[in-house]
Formats: sequence, structure tokens, C-alpha cells
Amino acid sequence: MNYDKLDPELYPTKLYLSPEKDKLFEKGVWPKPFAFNQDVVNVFDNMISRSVPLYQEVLTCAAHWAREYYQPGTRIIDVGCSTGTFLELLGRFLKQNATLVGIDNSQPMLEKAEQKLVQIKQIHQIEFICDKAENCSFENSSVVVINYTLQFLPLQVRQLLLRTIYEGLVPGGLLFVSEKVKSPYPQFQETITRHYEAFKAHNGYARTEIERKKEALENVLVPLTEAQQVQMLYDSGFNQVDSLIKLHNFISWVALK
Ligand SMILES: Nc1ncnc2c1ncn2[C@@H]1O[C@H](C[S@+](CC[C@H]([NH3+])C(=O)[O-])CC(=O)[O-])[C@@H](O)[C@H]1O
Ligand SMILES: O=C(O)C(=O)Cc1ccccc1
Repeated sequence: MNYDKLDPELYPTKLYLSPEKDKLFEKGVWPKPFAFNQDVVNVFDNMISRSVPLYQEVLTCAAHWAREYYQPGTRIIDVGCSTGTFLELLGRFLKQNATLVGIDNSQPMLEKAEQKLVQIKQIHQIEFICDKAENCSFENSSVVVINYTLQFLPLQVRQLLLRTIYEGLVPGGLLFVSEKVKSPYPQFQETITRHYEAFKAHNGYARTEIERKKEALENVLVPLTEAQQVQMLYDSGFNQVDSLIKLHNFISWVALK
């Protein structure tokens, strides 16, 4: 055990989340089909942190892995960076100066991210790219993080994007990926969904809000099974894939080039 690598200061870690409450699906009109429009962006931090089990733990874990696999002189890229919460956290973690890149095809998301990273910009080089991830280059990256974003892409695009990421990563480079998944067993899928919805209710969402959002996400957020996702990672070239965190239907993996 290398005790130099253990840093007790990293726990617990607060995320920088804007406080505006997500009431989008409460009444009136709501985004159907679901889209990352300005209304969603305004409440996004509150929405994702109340909707994704272990969100804080996942981002903290990704920051640990990023710090450990970062190779000086290369880039760290967050794909689907949204409001920049992960990059802001990572910026506080990293001891050495680095180039941090956020990719998102939603301009309003990146405007929020710019604001969130004002202080981090004093320490690190920050770049934002407003484009579809599938159009981007991942050259000279040692760490790529893609949390809850593949699930919104058409299946063929997911495979192409993962292949492009693999090719861009330097040898020894790391991909950290989180997704919503479905169980291959209908009975488990039904039970897991019920437990997930209880988690949302516990976080203050009413049954109507949960049902409306579920409908809005149909055919927009398309989950794979764990086996399908892992196969896709191996098919993209990665030669070591392992899961790190799972609760209900949300899971995180690491994959190594
Ligand atoms: N083709 C695309 N190319 C680039 N970005 C895209 C694309 N399609 C959607 N997006 C962007 O991917 C992000 C997905 S959210 C990620 C959460 C973040 N990772 C977090 O840990 O806070 C997940 C969620 O909302 O469940 C949004 O910001 C979209 O604009
Ligand atoms: O899958 C769901 O039901 C969610 O609510 C996850 C989510 C979180 C944030 C934006 C879109 C989907």
C-alpha cells in the first residue's frame, strides 16, 4: 500500500451546486420530449443531484481516478460537462496545473459552467467546446470522463464516440463512465425502478413529477444493460473494464487503454 497516495482531506467533498429548485414537472408546461433547454439548465444542478443516486460520491470518485491517471502535459476531458460541476471539483483536487476541457452541445449549460469555473481558471487552463461530442477530438488526453451522457446518444453514435475516445487517449489513459442501466430481467427491472422512484420521492419529487418526467424521457434517455455497455467498451478497444459504484439503476465504470 502506498500511503502517500491516501489523502484524508478529500472526504467529505462538497459539490458546487446552484440552489435553484427543480419544479419543472410540477405544473403548467414541462419539457416533453425532454431537452436540455434554458428552463432545464436553470435548475439542472438541483435536478441531477436529486435524481441521480450517489451523484456526489460518483463525482468525487471520478476526481480521485482522474488525479491518479492524469499524465502531465496531456488533457483531461469531461464529455457532457453540463454546468461544470465535475471540472470545478476536479480543479480543486488537482495539485498540479492541468488543461481541463469541457464538452457539451448546450450553449446555456456552458455559460453556467464558465461562471462556475471562474476561480478554477486562476489555477488551470480551462477550455469549453460547444459541439456534439461525436464531432470532437480526444487527442492527447490521459483522462476522459463521460457521466450520464452516452445514454442520450443514438446507439451507433455511442459506439463511434467510444472508439474515438479510445483512439485519442494516450497509452495508459483512463475513461470514467457513468450511465443509467436496465436489468435484463423484467422482474428485477420492475423492482429496481420502484426503488429508484422511491429514492426520487425521498428527495422531494411528487408522484406526478416522477411520472411526467418518466414520460418525457421515453426514447430520449435509452439505457442499455450493464453487459451491453461493458461489451461496447471492450469493442471500442479498452482492455480493462471494471465497475466501481452502483445503486438502483445507475452505475459507474473505469476502462483502461
Ligand atoms: N451529443 C452530445 N454531445 C455533447 N453533449 C451532449 C450531447 N447530447 C447531450 N449532451 C449534453 O450531455 C449532458 C447530459 S447531463 C450530464 C451530467 C454531467 N456529466 C454531470 O455529471 O453533472 C446528464 C443528465 O442530464 O442526466 C447535458 O448537459 C447535455 O447538454
Ligand atoms: O432517469 C431519470 O429518471 C432521471 O431523472 C435522470 C436525469 C437526471 C437529469 C436529467 C435527465 C435525467
